[in-house]
Amino acid sequence: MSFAKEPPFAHGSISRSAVVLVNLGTPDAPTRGALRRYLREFLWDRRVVEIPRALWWLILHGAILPFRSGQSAHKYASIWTREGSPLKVHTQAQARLLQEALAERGHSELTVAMAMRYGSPSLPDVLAKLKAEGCERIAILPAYPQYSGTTTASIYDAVFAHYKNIRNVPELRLVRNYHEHEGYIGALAESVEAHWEQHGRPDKLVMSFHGVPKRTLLLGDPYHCECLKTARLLASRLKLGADDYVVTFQSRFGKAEWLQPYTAPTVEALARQGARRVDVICPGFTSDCLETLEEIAMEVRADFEAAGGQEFHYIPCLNENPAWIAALAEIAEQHIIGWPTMQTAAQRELHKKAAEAARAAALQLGAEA
Ligand SMILES: C=CC1=C(C)c2cc3[nH]c(cc4nc(cc5[nH]c(cc1n2)c(C)c5CCC(=O)O)C(CCC(=O)O)=C4C)c(C)c3C=C
Ligand SMILES: [Fe+2]
Ligand SMILES: [Fe+2]
Repeated sequence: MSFAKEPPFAHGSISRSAVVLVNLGTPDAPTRGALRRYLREFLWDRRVVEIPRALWWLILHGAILPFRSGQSAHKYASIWTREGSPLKVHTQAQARLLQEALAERGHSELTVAMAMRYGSPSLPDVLAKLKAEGCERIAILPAYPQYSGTTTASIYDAVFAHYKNIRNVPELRLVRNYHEHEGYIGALAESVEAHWEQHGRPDKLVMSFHGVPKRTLLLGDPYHCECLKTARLLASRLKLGADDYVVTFQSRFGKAEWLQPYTAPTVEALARQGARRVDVICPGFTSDCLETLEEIAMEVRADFEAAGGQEFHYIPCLNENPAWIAALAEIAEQHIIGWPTMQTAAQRELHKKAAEAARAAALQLGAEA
């Protein structure tokens, strides 16, 4: 095995720092072919499906991909926007706003990029581009507030796999979780309060998190615990009593038992028990996506109404919410401590002089014209 070709080493070259916001990934188009490619990469990850490889290959290629690709493409088509998949559109906007927020905090010499664990822009492509731009310090910021081996650690795997073939590896920092970060909890609480100010309060607030197989909890994955902690902190910020809210898990995949209680049956039971209105928020998703816009805001809404419920409110994800962008900037800042991301006074003076000279030259040109 040989290592990837390095740019020639040059003394005195400027080294930059970067933050990479990494989300799960999404298909390139709401079509069967694009879904097949996306699901094949996603579901072949041994962090995501822990079944012996040979057996899983047969199930994946024989039963899952041929059927699920078409079904999922149809679901994606129902949420697709002119700009593309909501997950990607929001993650791109968050990265741009995060760059601006960090620059406002003085980190003008910091690059913020966005990458996807599955699909595009791929993590290896983004890391290679940052290297070409001279980034020697990289902080990986997963878009998941709660750590799970199935998601966060899978991003770490992809980062390590990429650098395995690189000779000159940058300094790396990995964000693990921020499920109890004050800024994150505060942004969630603000968005619920804003919704309630406009629409009044529900009989029950449902906090729905993406599920994982129950087995992963029993084998030591802290995800379940971190979801419950987020829910407790959010409930406490909203001053909710134990009867005012319920924590549920959605998006079950396959036949095994996943974390319980499941979202859809819980919401149906609430309607049957006489709840007139439920509000659902998905605090584990930082961007709206298929699992929130289709599964919750369409499917679960229909289940609630079919069971006799009157009013179903879906409270959107944090997306580009300014309080959330400020929280992201704080989280990033806590992980780039000590890195030279700000201009020194001498550099600032140099830039100021260059800008003044450019302005004077433009004025001179204008006067001569
Ligand atoms: C928020 C954290 C997530 C965890 C934990 C997670 C675990 C997990 N997911 C699957 C299977 C699927 N998930 C799918 C979509 C999807 N999952 C997350 C997030 C988490 N998944 C998001 C944000 C999305 C939406 C992506 C988008 O493009 O909008 C899908 C694909 C959609 C479909 O075909 O239904 C699958 C499949 C497993 C097996 C798992 C843990 C073991
Ligand atoms: Fe998922
Ligand atoms: Fe789903």
